[in-house]
Amino acid sequence: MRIHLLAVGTRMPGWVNEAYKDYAGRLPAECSLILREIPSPRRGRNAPVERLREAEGEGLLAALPRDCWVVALDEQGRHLDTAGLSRQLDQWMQSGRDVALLVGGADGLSEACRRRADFIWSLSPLTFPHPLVRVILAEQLYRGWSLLRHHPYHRA
Ligand SMILES: C[S@@+](CC[C@H](N)C(=O)[O-])C[C@H]1O[C@@H](n2cnc3c(N)ncnc32)[C@H](O)[C@@H]1O
Repeated sequence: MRIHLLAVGTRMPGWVNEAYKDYAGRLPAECSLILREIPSPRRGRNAPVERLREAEGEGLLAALPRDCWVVALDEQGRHLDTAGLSRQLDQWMQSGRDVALLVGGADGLSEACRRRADFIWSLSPLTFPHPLVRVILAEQLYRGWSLLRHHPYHRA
């Protein structure tokens, strides 16, 4: 199974790229994580936030691979603990379909992305900056996979 991480925002700080690469690189082929950065259209002087969010959402939806589970990352979504994430990873792997994770930009995800999602996943009730979200996701997916495969990284 491949997990396609579709994230709004390009040109991240070096520390974000480094941390993301470290965790994503630990995931094995059976659960590989592939990042695709979606550029945000430049905000016009008076462009409303809703229009920007919609345009970013269109970019995310256009990048969706065919026939995959769609998961929108949103603090208002459902929480998973590590055991729950591990079970969810197992289900995705057994389904034989890829997964796409949608991460919004500074102004959040569009309504269209939320509607398209099979699952809305909240990492916490706190709001994280979007560059950090890709790092948290890579670490948490690695942790969930570690628990599933009894790898010593996760200590219960
Ligand atoms: C800075 S946040 C956007 C905040 C914006 N006010 C909103 O209403 O979504 C940028 C993106 O990071 C992701 N994100 C931030 N915190 C999150 C959390 N606690 N759980 C899941 N995703 C989160 C979401 O995809 C969000 O669209």
